[in-house]
Amino acid sequence: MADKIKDAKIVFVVGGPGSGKGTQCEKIVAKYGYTHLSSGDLLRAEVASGSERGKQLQAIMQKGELVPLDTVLDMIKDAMIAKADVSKGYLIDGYPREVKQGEEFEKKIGAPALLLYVDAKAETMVQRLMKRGETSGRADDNEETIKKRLDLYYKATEPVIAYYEKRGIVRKVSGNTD
Ligand SMILES: Nc1ncnc2c1ncn2[C@H]1C[C@H](O)[C@@H](COP(=O)(O)OP(=O)(O)O)O1
Ligand SMILES: [Mg+2]
Repeated sequence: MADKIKDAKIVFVVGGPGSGKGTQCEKIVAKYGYTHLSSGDLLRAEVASGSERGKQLQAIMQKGELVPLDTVLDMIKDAMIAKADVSKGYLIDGYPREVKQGEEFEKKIGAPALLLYVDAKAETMVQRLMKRGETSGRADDNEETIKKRLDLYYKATEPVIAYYEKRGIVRKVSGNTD
């Protein structure tokens, strides 16, 4: 099964919460027809299914913490395999959140061709998430959780960018659409 995605073109999309990863991915999908897989969306779909696992995930996400690595990696892998026959390449949005996630992905699936770093100021990200929280219904779009997500981003995810920068595959894009 996993053979189907062995030689897939993979692009990691990394940026802070509210940086605009999803928006940048939509543009790339429109232009290049890649398959967009958002780790957060996959996790929220599991929550919405009402499963026992979904309940555990919801509790973690509500606190602004990272869900277990194996859970999110398995979900991404399954979603990739499901699209293997029609996919020209994959945009993996919201993964890796920490260097270890990148290492495990490469062991189990393959190496990324590129890491797209969606850059935005902390102030902009917080403003956007607070605004989104008015209508998103997301349990993690509130002031307290946003602060935790941002702290975790700087602590755990920024090192991911440095890690792939050493390999020369990082491309920085602005998360500001205007
Ligand atoms: N790769 C990953 N590893 C662990 N937890 C993850 C994850 N991707 C998402 N999550 C969990 C923790 C996040 O705070 C939450 C929401 O993720 P998200 O939708 O990608 O948020 P955002 O796009 O606002 O950064 O889901
Ligand atoms: Mg997102």
